[in-house]
Amino acid sequence: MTTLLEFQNVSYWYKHEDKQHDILKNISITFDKGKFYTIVGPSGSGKTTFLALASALDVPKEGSVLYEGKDIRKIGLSTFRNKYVSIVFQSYNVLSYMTALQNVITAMEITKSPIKNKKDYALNMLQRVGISEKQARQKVLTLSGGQQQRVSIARALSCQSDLIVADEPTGNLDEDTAREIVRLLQDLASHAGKCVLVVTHDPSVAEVSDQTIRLSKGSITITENEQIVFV
Ligand SMILES: Nc1ncnc2c1ncn2[C@@H]1O[C@H](COP(=O)(O)OP(=O)(O)OP(=O)(O)O)[C@@H](O)[C@H]1O
Repeated sequence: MTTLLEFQNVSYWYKHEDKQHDILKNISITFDKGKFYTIVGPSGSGKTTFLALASALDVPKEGSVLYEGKDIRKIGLSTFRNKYVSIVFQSYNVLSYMTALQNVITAMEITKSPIKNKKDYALNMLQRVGISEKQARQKVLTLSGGQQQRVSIARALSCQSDLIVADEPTGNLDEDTAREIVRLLQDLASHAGKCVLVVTHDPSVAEVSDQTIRLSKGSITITENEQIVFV
């Protein structure tokens, strides 16, 4: 396995009324290509903060996040976000003035996808996450929150980046679509060789990942999971 992303002695805290609240304390961990990771923990334990650091939406207060051995601050945070990582955060980065289809195609173009017929590929991906062709041709703004979430998932699934991070990607989806999304995420890791990091509250999603990282009081515990295929 090749290490794609590495947290090296990462600490993060917030200051409130001059008091420091530690969220992550001196965390070191590596993430490999071809693996599906879930991040779990109680509310407020720092899961979203963890993903924000992994996707260069924020930087550690101490320590470093390395991508292919290089500090992401050196790569440049916006370059990193545009080229190297696909982010599925609720309502993050869906371009509301474009149609769902244009959103997916644009992401494929930005990440230099070699796929020739981008339109058909994008439509197929949108269909797999439950967006019909008619909805795909609507402006994203006219879709519901859950549908916008699906568009951002289809976008992440279609682009070329090796790293995919998602915050509760199945949170507000119906059971069947949620299942399909988890299957796609599993597939992206095991077949397409991507490194997939997902925050979830759902134990059935954590169960089918390769490794679960549990956050608690600033520290992490890592569990290797049995290989279960989500059906
Ligand atoms: N900008 C901020 N300023 C101050 N405190 C913050 C800020 N953002 C988050 N926090 C605090 O940091 C802690 C960790 O937040 P985070 O959102 O990472 O947790 P989480 O595990 O994702 O929680 P949840 O499961 O509820 O989404 C929480 O106590 C939160 O209140």
